[in-house]
Amino acid sequence: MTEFSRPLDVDHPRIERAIREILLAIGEDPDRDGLRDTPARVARAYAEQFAGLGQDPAEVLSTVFDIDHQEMVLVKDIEMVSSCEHHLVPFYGSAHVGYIPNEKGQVTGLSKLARLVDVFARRPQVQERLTSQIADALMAHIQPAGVIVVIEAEHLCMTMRGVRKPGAKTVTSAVRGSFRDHEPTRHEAMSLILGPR
Ligand SMILES: Nc1nc2c(ncn2[C@@H]2O[C@H](COP(=O)(O)OP(=O)(O)OP(=O)(O)O)[C@@H](O)[C@H]2O)c(=O)[nH]1
Ligand SMILES: [Zn+2]
Repeated sequence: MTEFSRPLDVDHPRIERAIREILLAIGEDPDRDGLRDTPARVARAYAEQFAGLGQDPAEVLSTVFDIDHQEMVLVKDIEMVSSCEHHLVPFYGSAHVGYIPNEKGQVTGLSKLARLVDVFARRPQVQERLTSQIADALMAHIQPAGVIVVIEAEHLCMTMRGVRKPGAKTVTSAVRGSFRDHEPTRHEAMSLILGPR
């Protein structure tokens, strides 16, 4: 198990008590066969789902190499699952993360961009903050000339309850540095990310 797949050190008994209370509150019998182990399962699930709370983006981005490449690097279609902090149900979709290395040509490992998405996705989140946290962490830790992050996601809180609109996609973007200041650069990235639609 690598450092970044390690579950969060949560208070298991406390989550178990709370889940048992929720089951009682909805009129269920927490002692029936199918539910008896549910509080413990949920505690383990939360330890995974919120593992990002115990992870440091600086560590993910500590791999930096110098390959003298100063053009755009883009990893698109990174599958991501996060948890809506309002309803504690998932929102899920794709993240696209691009950057232009600084004048020293410093890049990070491609997988680190996907790991960075997970560090912030595996926390109670809203999509806008998730998007900007990824962008800001890249700016802070690899000092690139610019960063673009686009996330497209479906929110189960809009599908299984509430407004009940399955299929509605929320698209958020965060641009920093040259992607913010130079429209053609941003446009090039957006067309690579979204493709012809
Ligand atoms: N901006 C933003 N809103 C979100 C996100 N995830 C969920 N929401 C919204 O958070 C809002 C919470 O609204 P409230 O009126 O406080 O809660 P609610 O009564 O459960 O709202 P409904 O979902 O409309 O039933 C809802 O409109 C959700 O769609 C997100 O990532 N970003
Ligand atoms: Zn929600």
